[in-house]
Amino acid sequence: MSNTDDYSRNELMSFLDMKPLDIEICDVTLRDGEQTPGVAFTKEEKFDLARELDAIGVEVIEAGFPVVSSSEKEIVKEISNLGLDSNICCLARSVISDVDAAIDCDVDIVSIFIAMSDLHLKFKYHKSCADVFSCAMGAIEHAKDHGLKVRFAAEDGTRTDVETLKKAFLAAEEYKVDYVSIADTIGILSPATTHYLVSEIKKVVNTPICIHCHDDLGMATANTLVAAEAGAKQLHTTVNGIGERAGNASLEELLVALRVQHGIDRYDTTKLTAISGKLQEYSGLPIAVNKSVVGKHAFTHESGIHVMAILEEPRTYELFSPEMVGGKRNLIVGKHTGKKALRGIVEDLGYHLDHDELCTLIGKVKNCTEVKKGLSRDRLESLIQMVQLHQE
Ligand SMILES: CC(=O)SCCNC(=O)CCNC(=O)[C@H](O)C(C)(C)COP(=O)(O)OP(=O)(O)OC[C@H]1O[C@@H](n2cnc3c(N)ncnc32)[C@H](O)[C@@H]1OP(=O)(O)O
Ligand SMILES: O=C(O)CCC(=O)C(=O)O
Repeated sequence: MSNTDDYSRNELMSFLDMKPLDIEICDVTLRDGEQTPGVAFTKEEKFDLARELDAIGVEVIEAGFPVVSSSEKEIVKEISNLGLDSNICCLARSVISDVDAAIDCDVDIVSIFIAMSDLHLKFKYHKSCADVFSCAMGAIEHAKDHGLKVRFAAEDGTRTDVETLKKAFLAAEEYKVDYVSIADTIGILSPATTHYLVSEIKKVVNTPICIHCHDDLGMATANTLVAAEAGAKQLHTTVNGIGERAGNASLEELLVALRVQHGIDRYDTTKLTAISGKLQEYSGLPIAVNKSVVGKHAFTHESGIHVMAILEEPRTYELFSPEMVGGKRNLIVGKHTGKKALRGIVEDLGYHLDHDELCTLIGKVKNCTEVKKGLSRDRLESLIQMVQLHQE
């Protein structure tokens, strides 16, 4: 979509016998993301994030859970009526009044969820699987009768007996649901078990499958990608990977992974750094400097061997260009700087040093950064000037 040079593709993919992926993104930042402890977005923040997600090209935006509060319901309705290209979805329990709230909100899709794992049946609902399932089917029928698209989501689906899950999805298919969703609610999946589960469901169900991964083991993005490779259609993400506990699969990681691994370039990834910044501001949750794709260090380089190569060809040490994700390269000097790198940086600053001056400068740089972390541009310039004036 963007004209930026995206550098490397994973050529190893050509050795795998894999069909082109048929996927869409459902971003759940405004719903599951907002379930992050302590996070509550204002109406304006939600509108802004919805517009940004729409501009990126996300196909579905989960705008909220209307029964949470009257203002939540109002905001979901307003987002539905913003005129975005993205389809708008909201969450509902397997309760008729929750579905009515979704109907009132003018959403395109309602995600009706129910848990069928033994743990949830016993300790949360105190009901049999047949009982909760019949509530779910009643809610689905009600939504369908009112013309909504329906996602039937199996909460805690990854700790639910696989045969039970298959039967439930098959029965939901009879009600003409538009999607069935496997929710890895507590993040227990690994890539191998994700592949197994999605493949098993795909053997019996023709309805598009959704995958909703949590990051309790740090594998949410990997599992989501593997689910897509096993045939899942709708992939759930959040900006910066926020969400319950350790969060969800991160939008920025998944979009870049889809591009690098599968050549899917229809999403406007140049907007990812900006939306990540807004999300940090609105949620009050700063990301780690080493966060993939959008972290401060994603394109920051200090090591001499890396910087000398990057000065000639950035692809040597960058998987994709900063421009591709709306980021910026930053070459810094510190304990790990080498002479070639330093010469490049010095020349970029508009100075020219001869070999001896450069050797003197590198000594000063190493002295300054042995114990202190990093060296500001101003400090570097004053060191360069000292060297030029032959000052100690
Ligand atoms: C995996 C997920 O992310 S699930 C979504 C989690 N998100 C949230 O919980 C959003 C914030 N929640 C809330 O604001 C509130 O809990 C509300 C508005 C949803 C419900 O509030 P309350 O009416 O006060 O109910 P409360 O939270 O005490 O209990 C939840 C009720 O929903 C029931 N319930 C939970 N999930 C489902 C479901 N999928 N289908 C039907 N009923 C359900 C529970 O069994 C319980 O029923 P009970 O009151 O008969 O015991
Ligand atoms: O599968 C879904 O669509 C949502 C379920 C969910 O939020 C969860 O179980 O964590």
